[in-house]
Amino acid sequence: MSEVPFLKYHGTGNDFAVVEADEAVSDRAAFAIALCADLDADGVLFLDLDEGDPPVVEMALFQPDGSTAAMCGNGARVAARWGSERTGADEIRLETGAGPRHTRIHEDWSVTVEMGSLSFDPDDVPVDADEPMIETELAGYPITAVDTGVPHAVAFVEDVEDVDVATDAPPIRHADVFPEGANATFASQSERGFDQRTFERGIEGETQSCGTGAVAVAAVATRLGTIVPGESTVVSPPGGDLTVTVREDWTATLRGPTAFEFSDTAPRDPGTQVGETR
Ligand SMILES: N[C@@H](CCC[C@H](N)C(=O)O)C(=O)O
Repeated sequence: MSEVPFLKYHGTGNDFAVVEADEAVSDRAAFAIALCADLDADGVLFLDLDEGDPPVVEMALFQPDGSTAAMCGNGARVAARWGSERTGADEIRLETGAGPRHTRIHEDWSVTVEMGSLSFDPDDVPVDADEPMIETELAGYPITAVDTGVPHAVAFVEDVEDVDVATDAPPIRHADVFPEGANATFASQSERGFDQRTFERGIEGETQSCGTGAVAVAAVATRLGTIVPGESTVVSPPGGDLTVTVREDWTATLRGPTAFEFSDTAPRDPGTQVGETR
């Protein structure tokens, strides 16, 4: 049976397998479902490198349920690092489903991603409403909906450690008001910024880290006047610390670490059993 080489990375505990886009994987969704289950990973990044100046990496994220996501903050850092490892460049342009994203790779392999324009507009998130959803009561939480490349429903609470995410997040993630669903992100103020926990669409569970979620936390904190535009804030999901800056024009940057773990191979056609005669 034919095998596909992959590299395993994580960004603050958000786990990704990286596969070269020109690998002949006929059913990427089925491949991602099988490999994520095998590795207990949060997604497979299919990456395509164009060695221009700056180099361009086209990123496609397939999630453990086979769905795709337009953007992924932690995946973007991993993709930028992968491009840098191949080219030596310290700036990589990413092509994502949410648009182009400029990235800068630092000497310690942390990566800064320009996250594009954040929006509370109901058409952008999207939210089935006429007005932006700002601290609207939903499933017992004051929800603010924001698009950070993917939709996030953000609730500020007294202490995120007290939230029963597995129970409380699904009614928010699947609420009718979100026609495309939403990632459910909970946050509370900490000494250095914010603590964050996110239940992710496509994974259908809580992850160690969510980069677009960290940006969503800072965006909502800015909108609610808790922090000032232009000032960097530390957002801490369980997997580590991320630094987010939301500017006055509602563009934002996300900086955080990346880590390479190992390389391996996976069955090209996971539907094919070992020893099966074709
Ligand atoms: N973990 C990601 C977000 C991935 C996309 C999300 N699950 C969705 O379907 O919207 C991140 O780091 O941003």
